[in-house]
Amino acid sequence: MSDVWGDEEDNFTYGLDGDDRERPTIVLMGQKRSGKTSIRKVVFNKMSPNETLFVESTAKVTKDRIAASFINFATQEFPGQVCPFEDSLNPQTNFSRCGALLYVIDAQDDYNEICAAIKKMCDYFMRAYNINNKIKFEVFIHKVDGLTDESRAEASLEIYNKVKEDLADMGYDGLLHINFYCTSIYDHSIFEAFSKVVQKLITQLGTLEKLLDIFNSGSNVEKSFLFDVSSKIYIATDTTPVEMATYELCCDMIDVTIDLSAIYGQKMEGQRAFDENSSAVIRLKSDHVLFLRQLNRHLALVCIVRSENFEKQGLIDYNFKCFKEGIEKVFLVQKKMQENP
Ligand SMILES: Nc1nc2c(ncn2[C@@H]2O[C@H](COP(=O)(O)OP(=O)(O)OP(=O)(O)O)[C@@H](O)[C@H]2O)c(=O)[nH]1
Repeated sequence: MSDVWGDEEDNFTYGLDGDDRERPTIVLMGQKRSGKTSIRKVVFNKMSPNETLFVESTAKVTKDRIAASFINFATQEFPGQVCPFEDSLNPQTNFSRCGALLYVIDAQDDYNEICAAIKKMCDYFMRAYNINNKIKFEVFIHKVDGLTDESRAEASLEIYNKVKEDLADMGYDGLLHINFYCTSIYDHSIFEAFSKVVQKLITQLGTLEKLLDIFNSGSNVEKSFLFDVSSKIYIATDTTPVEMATYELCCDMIDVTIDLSAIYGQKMEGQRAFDENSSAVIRLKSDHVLFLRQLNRHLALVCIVRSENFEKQGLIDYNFKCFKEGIEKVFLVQKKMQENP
């Protein structure tokens, strides 16, 4: 994680809290060299994509806590050569606390390899479903940077049909709901896809989306994202469709703001240059304004608005204050419900 937050676990006033027993895990599986470790490192450890070329093959099951982040999850990676359902690996425990099972398929592999991966995946999905039918099943059709737009669409369709066929053969078609994403660590698609995976594990998602909708309509904002700043995963957005270009702009804004704060920010004794009171505004050539406001140490609201609608700063400030209070209440209610079920 970036050192603007430090690596230590801290007590933030609200968030996706939970002790070790109840923290959900995102399980990563896939054939050897499909890209599991690279995905973890790029999304959660800020490794640059090129550095993943030197990542060594994972030899054993690796569990990682996502610290210094709003997302209080753990990831568990099973190396390609290990069967996650071996008795010695305690599959019952692992899959009962699994929130999402993410299977990575290397789209650059040859057809036979992909078919073998799908066969294995359907078998694993079926076994995991029999342990815990609440698991969200996700497939990353990965390394699509090496494919043209046309072959990307073709490969996705082929994989989708093959999965359906294999599940039907096992009698599980229609029982398992599987989501497919085309991903690459060389662009923002991996962050977008991971955002969608994480969002499904956030029980308050519907309320967060409504709050963002209300904020947008009150402030004439076109699009807004609620970001976990350290991972650049957006934990919610308003209900209008997400355009990749807008999401990329917002991600870039976070990077620019953090970098500028780290270089030029004024650091008081014991404080960070980038903290829960940080904010930033960037005016774009396209007559739009990007603005960022921190909600707490980990969460930031990033919005895009037309320049003419950014004139009433007082209105935006007031709406942001109400929005922030709303978000706090949502998580405090959840916390109270957990404490007094
Ligand atoms: N072109 C491309 N290469 C990628 C991408 N993601 C990962 N790779 C490369 O794929 C190779 C294998 O990645 P790993 O992350 O080690 O794969 P793994 O699934 O963890 O492999 P095991 O630990 O052996 O199970 C590395 O050389 C990465 O640089 C991607 O999105 N595009």
